[in-house]
Parts: sequence; C-alpha cells; structure tokens
Amino acid sequence: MLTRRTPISVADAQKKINAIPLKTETEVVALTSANHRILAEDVHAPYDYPHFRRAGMDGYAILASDDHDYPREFTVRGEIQAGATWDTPLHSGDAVRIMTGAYVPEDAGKVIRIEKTRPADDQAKVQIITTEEKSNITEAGTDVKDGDVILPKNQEINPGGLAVLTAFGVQTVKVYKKPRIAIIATGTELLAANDQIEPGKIFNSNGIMLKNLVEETGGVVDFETQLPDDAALIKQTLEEQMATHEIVITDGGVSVGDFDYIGDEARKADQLLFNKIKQRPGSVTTAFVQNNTLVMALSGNPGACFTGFYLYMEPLIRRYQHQASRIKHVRAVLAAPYNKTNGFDRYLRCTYEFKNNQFYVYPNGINRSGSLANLQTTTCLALIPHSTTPMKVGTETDAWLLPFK
Ligand SMILES: Nc1nc2c(c(=O)[nH]1)N[C@H]1C(S)=C(S)[C@@H](COP(=O)(O)OP(=O)(O)OC[C@H]3O[C@@H](n4cnc5c(N)ncnc54)[C@H](O)[C@@H]3O)O[C@H]1N2
Ligand code: MOO
Repeated sequence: MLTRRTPISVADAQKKINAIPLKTETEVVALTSANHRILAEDVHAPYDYPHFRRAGMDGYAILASDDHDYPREFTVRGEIQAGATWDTPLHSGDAVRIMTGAYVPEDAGKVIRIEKTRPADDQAKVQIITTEEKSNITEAGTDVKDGDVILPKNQEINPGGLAVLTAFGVQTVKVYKKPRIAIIATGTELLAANDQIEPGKIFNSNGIMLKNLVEETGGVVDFETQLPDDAALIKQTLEEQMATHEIVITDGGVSVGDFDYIGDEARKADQLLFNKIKQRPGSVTTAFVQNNTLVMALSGNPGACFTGFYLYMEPLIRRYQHQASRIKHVRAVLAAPYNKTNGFDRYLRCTYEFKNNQFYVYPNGINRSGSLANLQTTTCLALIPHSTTPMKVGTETDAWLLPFK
C-alpha cells in the first residue's frame, strides 16, 4: 500500500530506540561458558591472594636474623616443593631448600636464590655466599586482599578475568541474560545457502550477516528464517517470534512495492516508532513495538541492512547487556573524492587510517545501497551531510569506527 511516510532524523530515530525500556534478567552460568558474558554483580575475593606466604625464587629459606656474615654454612633441614607445607620451627643456622611458588616457613624471613649459594663439603649443609636485597617472599594478600572486588558488576568477563575468578575457586557467575533475537529475511527471490543459483533469484546474504553481527555484539539468535513474500505467512511468523523474543529483526519488504508486507505490519502495530529516516542507505528503515517486542525492519538492500544494524541495533543489543556501544565516534578527514550528493545524510562505507594524530576516511568502492562487495573490507561509516554540492576532499566530518573490523 502506498502511503506517505514522514521521515525523521537519524538522531531522532536513535533516541526512540534508546528510549525502549529494558527487561533485565540474570542467570547463573558455569565459568567454563562465561567468556564475554557481563557480570550482574560484584565478585569479592573469598580470601587473600596469594593466600599463603610464597617463595618467588628457587633457593634456601632462612631466618631474617641469620642474614649476615657471609659466606657462611647453613644446615639444610629439608625441602619444600610447590604444593607442600612446612611446620617445623627454624633455628639459627638452619636453611630449607625451597622452590618457586612454595609455602614459606612461617618464621623464615628471606629466600636466598640458589645462584647465591654453593654446596658445602658436608652434604647436609649449604654455603650461602652473599645476601641479596629482596626477601624473595611474596606476602599473603600482596595481590588481592580478602573481600576486595576482583571483578566488578557490568564488566565483560574475558580470559584474563576467567583466570582471576578461577584463582579464587569461583565456579559460577551471575551474568545478564543475553537478548534473544529472531531474524526473518523476506523476499520470494531469496535462495537458501544450499540452493543452486537461478535467474532472477539471489542468495539470502543478509541473513548470515545479521546473525553474525548480532552474535558478535552479544545477542543470541535462536531463530533465523527466510520467507517468501506471502503476507499471511509473514504476519504469522512475526507474531510467533514477537511472543518469544525481545527483538525481531526483519530485512526486506519494507519499502513501497506490491509485496512489501513488513511495512504494512508496521502501520498496524501498537506503536510505530518510525518508518522513514533521513538517511542513505536505508531510508526505509522501520521500527515498531508490539506487545513489548521491538521489530526492527531493516532494508533488504545489503549496504542499507549493514548500515542499519550499526546505527540502530548494535547500541541496543549492547544496552541489553548494560554495555555502551563499541562503535567509536571520531572526527575524520575525507581523504579521497566522493562526488555524489543527496537530499539525505549519507553514511558512507569507508576504510580509515590514523596518521599524524588524525583519522582519515576513504570511500570504499561502490557505495550503493544494493551493492555488497565492500561489506568485508568496510571498517567505518563516514557522514556525508545532505547537500547539493559534493563534499570536498580534506573536509572534516563525523565517522564511526566499527567494532570487530
Ligand atoms: N518506488 C519506490 N521504490 C523503492 C523505494 C522508494 O522510495 N520508492 N525505496 C528504495 C530504497 S531507497 C530501498 S533501500 C529499497 C528498500 O527495499 P526493501 O527494504 O523493501 O527491500 P526489498 O525490496 O525486499 O529488497 C531490496 C533489495 O535487496 C535485496 N534483498 C532483499 N533481501 C535480501 C537478503 N536477505 N539478502 C540479500 N539481498 C536481499 C532484494 O533482492 C532487492 O534487490 O527499496 C527501493 N525501492
Ligand atoms: O534508502 Mo535506500 O537504502 O537509500 O537505498
């Protein structure tokens, strides 16, 4: 159905998406599957780290009061391997052979490195040649004190964090649930990956792109399909997926063509957020809320679908996880010509470099909405403001560096 749409600015569209209230749910997961999850509470140290006085070097533990008048012979009372303990009191003239990481006898005040010793004639003794400045003992709690916050709430756990948690015997963590997202590509022209190419048909290239964009942003895609332009089927699938997801992303079928049924669903929704944006590519980008689920209808054109994800979905999926967007907004200089003009602001797919304290952006190949050859190599989007004259090379503009690129 051809109806007039009122375009809004990108900033206003982003504000509307940003105003969507979030349901925050948490879950407890095993550490083995906690990498990149976001902590929903502070984790405190249940004990000091290290939790015992630890030798930092291989050598001999002695009393602090014995640390003088070298060279001198000491009686070796035994050996402490890493993992063992020691509870025999030391007396003046005693030494205990000790390994890096091992428990230091309570009364020992120094570990003399093996390099500063030599064997004595009597095999039960060792000669310490000289002292050394450091005690070579790491006191309990040097690294972390009992009760300290070892990983704070809202932090994304990474492999280093997994090591920290494991060092304290933590086996499970409370994290935010990932937003569950359904992806529905529409279009009778779409082939599945295992189909043969046919005249007039195309592979559903947006589907795999969106799924992976969502996943690398921290969302879960537990439903992904492609549907022909069948109004009843699209409506039924949308309703089913809206009932079970926080977000449904559709692509295609949102313009004014005879088979653009997503646009029709948007018009009937509880709350239409927008159905036209003053942007290229992706002016038809549409969003509506139905029964508390957001339906983000991206354009089917691959360039517009890619751009729409970064402009509207990446920040929202991050927000669901209590995270800021990972798209980095910078000022950058247009470093090569882009001669096209437009009545709407254009988010140009570019590459960038940083030199002499300045970002430079380079238009990346063909920048049409329907072109896709540059999707792999695009590393940023740069703003070409709407104008009747081309933006001059050397002009400074806004640019957004894309995550994982
Ligand atoms: N008369 C008008 N026609 C169009 C207008 C307009 O204002 N008046 N707007 C144009 C603009 S701008 C855009 S953008 C597109 C948007 O169309 P839709 O978002 O409805 O997408 P489709 O028409 O379904 O497809 C557009 C294009 O993308 C291809 N496509 C679709 N899905 C996929 C997919 N999953 N993977 C790869 N490629 C896909 C599709 O085959 C089309 O070539 O509308 C213009 N038309
Ligand atoms: O809005 Mo469409 O994506 O410009 O080409």
